[in-house]
Amino acid sequence: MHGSLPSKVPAGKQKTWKKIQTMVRRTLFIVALKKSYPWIQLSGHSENFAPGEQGVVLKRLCESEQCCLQSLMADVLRPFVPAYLGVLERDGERYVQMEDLLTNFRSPSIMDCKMGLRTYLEEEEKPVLRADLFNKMIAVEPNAPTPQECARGAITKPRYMQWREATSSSASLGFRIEGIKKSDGTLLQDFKKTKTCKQILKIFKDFTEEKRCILEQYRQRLIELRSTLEVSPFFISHEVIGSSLLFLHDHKGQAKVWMIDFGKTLPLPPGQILNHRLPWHEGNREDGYLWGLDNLIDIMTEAATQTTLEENVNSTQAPSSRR
Ligand SMILES: Nc1ncnc2c1ncn2[C@@H]1O[C@H](COP(=O)(O)OP(=O)(O)OP(=O)(O)O)[C@@H](O)[C@H]1O
Ligand SMILES: O=P(O)(O)O[C@@H]1[C@H](O)[C@H](O)[C@@H](OP(=O)(O)O)[C@H](OP(=O)(O)O)[C@H]1O
Repeated sequence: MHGSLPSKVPAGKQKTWKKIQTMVRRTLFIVALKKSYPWIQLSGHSENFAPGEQGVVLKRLCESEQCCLQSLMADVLRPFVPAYLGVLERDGERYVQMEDLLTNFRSPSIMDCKMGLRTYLEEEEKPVLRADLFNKMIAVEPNAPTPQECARGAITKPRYMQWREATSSSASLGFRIEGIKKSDGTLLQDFKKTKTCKQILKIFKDFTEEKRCILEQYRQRLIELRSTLEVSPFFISHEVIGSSLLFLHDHKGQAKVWMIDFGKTLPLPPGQILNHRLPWHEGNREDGYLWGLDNLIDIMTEAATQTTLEENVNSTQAPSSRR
């Protein structure tokens, strides 16, 4: 057999060699398994990412995101963000290297929720007319553009972003679902008109297959995140726009949530702080992040409660149905 020892080797040594062979085989098997998981991107710009080493995500370098990740490594929020692993230059392009959050999950179910009631920066308010955004708007809501916008066949980015916020749950609940990938491979990205608590509740229950332990872990993790955000020096001194919460669970029963995407997270001028729950008006830089998280926790709690009640009803009904 390939790799077996010559018969002249004494029996004791053969035993040790066999142990080593088994260990090497097991290690290779684990490495092979770990390498076999695919890169899954639920939202955002595909050109922003490049294949990285095992366990590492390469995202095109954006200085504000790099600064945030660096600062977050020294903040109380560190357990809630991917580890920052430095900068890599490849083929003339610079990338931020960060921990791949999928690494320790097997065939995970994934959900991306974009946080905040405002998803664009005030300084993005440039009067540039864009036909691509007009076309994306009419694909979802043909009657959304005004007659003037229809005549131009173009709209500005703030107009598009505000329409996106109002059409989805960003403006009314302070967060929106961007995408879901279920463990069976189903990819769901059609959430642009998902707006009400009732719709979101149903999606959360479907995403978790109404597993109480998964819903409960998500709820606990979100509550921990909220208490950490409330005392974080980083969070109080930054405007957090367009950042997402990435939800991951698998059949082993593990479920976790992380903060990702800090491309539009900016430090405030020295001495200025944000409340993160106040409404936004021009110039106050409020993002509604914590307000959105409060609403998200309420809906997750409702999903966990409903699932618990349904389980209780089913368990009390079971004996009579057997009769
Ligand atoms: N550290 C990570 N580990 C695993 N998956 C990740 C990680 N970072 C990002 N992703 C995946 O990539 C997707 C897009 O990430 P991200 O929001 O950072 O991209 P983006 O191009 O900046 O998005 P946007 O255009 O909304 O600003 C996420 O929804 C997630 O599926
Ligand atoms: O979700 P949609 O409807 O596809 O809309 C996009 C989404 O809001 C992205 O967050 C935004 O990129 P940024 O977060 O980087 O601003 C992008 O702007 P863009 O077209 O200027 O890239 C929008 O087109």
